[in-house]
Amino acid sequence: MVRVYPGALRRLQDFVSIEALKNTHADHIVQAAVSKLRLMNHELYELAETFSSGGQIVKERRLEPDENPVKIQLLWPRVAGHIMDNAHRTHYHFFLRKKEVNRKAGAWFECSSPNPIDSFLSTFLQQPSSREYPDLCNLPDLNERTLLTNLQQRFTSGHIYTYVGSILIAVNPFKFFPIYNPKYVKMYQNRRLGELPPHIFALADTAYHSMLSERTNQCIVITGESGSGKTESTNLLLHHLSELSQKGYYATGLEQGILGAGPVLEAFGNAKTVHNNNSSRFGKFIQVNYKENGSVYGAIVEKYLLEKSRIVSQAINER
Ligand SMILES: Nc1ncnc2c1ncn2[C@@H]1O[C@H](COP(=O)(O)OP(=O)(O)OP(=O)(O)O)[C@@H](O)[C@H]1O
Repeated sequence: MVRVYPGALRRLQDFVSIEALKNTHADHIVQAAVSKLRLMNHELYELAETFSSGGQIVKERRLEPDENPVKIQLLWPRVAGHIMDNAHRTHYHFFLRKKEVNRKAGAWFECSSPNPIDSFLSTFLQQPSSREYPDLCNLPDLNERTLLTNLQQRFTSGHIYTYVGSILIAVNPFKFFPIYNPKYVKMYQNRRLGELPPHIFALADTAYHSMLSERTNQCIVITGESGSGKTESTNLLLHHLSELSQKGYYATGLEQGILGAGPVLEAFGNAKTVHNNNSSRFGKFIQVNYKENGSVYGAIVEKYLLEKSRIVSQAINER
């Protein structure tokens, strides 16, 4: 079996497996892969042998049409992958690439280091559903151990979000991931839940479009222990909702007003605790009101259960 990775040609497909013999030519494998990936005209494509380290392709070589990928594959050194961490793991792969006239086949060339945001996007989009389960409902054996192992494996690969049907689990990374920029806002617009890898924007998008199509109120409940990321998640949801509503004809600065209210409330109602440097010491219910055309016309924030007792006494190391 020869695994052919489509990379940027088919973002949501990890690889296709092609049955081949030792003397099968590269162009035959290209033909089979192109047909499995439902791409047009196999003559536009060729195979590239790539060498990657720590998840980045560092060099690659275009194969001549009459080379034998199976023989090449047998020469690749075997790596004891399980004892190395991701950052040091090296791999050889076959990628399907568009032919480039000025690219000489047969020679290795160094790949220029990609923009970190774009390279993160490609790792983000490659979440193979057969290994890591982006939706826990698809786990073949669902119990507490498999569920936690899957969440941990996804987290180690940098995937902090996981679905359980229409519920989203977010594991707080306590570090910034470049997955909230306008590229992601755009990518998640008008997509079915589950069509793309799990993301908080997908929830906001589903709620917004369900509101418009079903003409009923939508509700998102965010829950978790202190420091788990509820406030950040709320802000991300509001951010996406405000981006969506700005497509309305009568968009105003209201969206900015709603987003801007957060820090003011936090200034009064947040405090440092041992669990979280910026812990919300109150609960809140945010209601965003829309016009029929999908633009925002106002919002109401209701606060409840403010922890007033900390005004007169706080635990050690708290404020
Ligand atoms: N998606 C995220 N990406 C990166 N960092 C995050 C993310 N979510 C949360 N964090 C980090 O975790 C910290 C705690 O998150 P947050 O204040 O949202 O928790 P919380 O659940 O609202 O806590 P509390 O219940 O105490 O108010 C944030 O200050 C931020 O540093």
